Amino acid sequence: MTGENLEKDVAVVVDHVSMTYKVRAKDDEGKRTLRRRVRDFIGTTTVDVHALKELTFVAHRGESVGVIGTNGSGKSTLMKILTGQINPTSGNVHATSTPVMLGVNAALQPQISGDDNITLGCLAMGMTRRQLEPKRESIIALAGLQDSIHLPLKSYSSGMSARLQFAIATSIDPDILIIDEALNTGDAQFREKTRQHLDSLRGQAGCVFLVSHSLGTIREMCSRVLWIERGVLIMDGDPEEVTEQYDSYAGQMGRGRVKAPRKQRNALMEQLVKTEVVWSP
Ligand SMILES: Nc1ncnc2c1ncn2[C@@H]1O[C@H](COP(=O)(O)OP(=O)(O)OP(=O)(O)O)[C@@H](O)[C@H]1O
Repeated sequence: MTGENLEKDVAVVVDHVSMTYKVRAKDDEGKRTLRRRVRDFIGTTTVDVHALKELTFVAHRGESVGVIGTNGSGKSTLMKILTGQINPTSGNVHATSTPVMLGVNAALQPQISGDDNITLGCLAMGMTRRQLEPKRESIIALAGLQDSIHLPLKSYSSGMSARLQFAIATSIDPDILIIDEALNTGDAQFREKTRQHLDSLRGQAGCVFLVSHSLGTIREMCSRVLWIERGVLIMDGDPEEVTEQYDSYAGQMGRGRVKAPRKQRNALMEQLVKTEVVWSP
């Protein structure tokens, strides 16, 4: 692998990964010929959505990788491929352990207490009671719920539930952790705790991927940023530099400009140093 040391510090290799969704589409244009009507009826008209196109990058242990891009650029698709939820149409992902997705929708039970949710959540993630008990206090502390941990979850605010969910989900110390927008919940104090927690995860030689539309969060928490647009890697590097370019691009797109941002995108893609994955025998 050029320029990389696979043996020592690589956590994830994404090698020419493409994802094409096939979407059934009704064709309302043109004459309603018999052939078209039959095709519509049996639903054989499909449209290819190229969500990711030959994406290649390598993530290392100790990195906190931010993933940004405008709506529909392929971020969630990439995360689902990393966790094995879906298979890429072509290309390969190699990881030193299975990445764990920390979603905002992990199931919590409203009828039972926060404490019982910790038990249930941790057991559901595969922990044994013996592994769970020493972690319970730190989960409660990270969630900041010392005073309300014995109340039923349905009495919690959405921020309190989100904090509990985050604390439970990260208690398994996953080696490779994926956070998709989950950090946008919670107040400033929790965000600071989260940052410290992510720092400690990184310190344990884990690797964190953070998908967010909040450039502030990305700058605060990431050591490296990937900007994906229309399924293609545009920039890969320093959080300040990447988010500054992206901010200018997204701002222009938001104002309805097309030519200038397209030119910017193409120029950045040309500057991107392409990663080449070479496997030695
Ligand atoms: N299950 C699916 N079936 C068909 N098309 C899909 C599916 N999931 C995503 N897509 C399409 O793939 C493209 C990338 O979607 P994806 O959800 O990965 O983008 P994203 O960057 O996470 O977007 P957002 O920022 O809006 O969450 C989009 O064009 C989307 O419509």
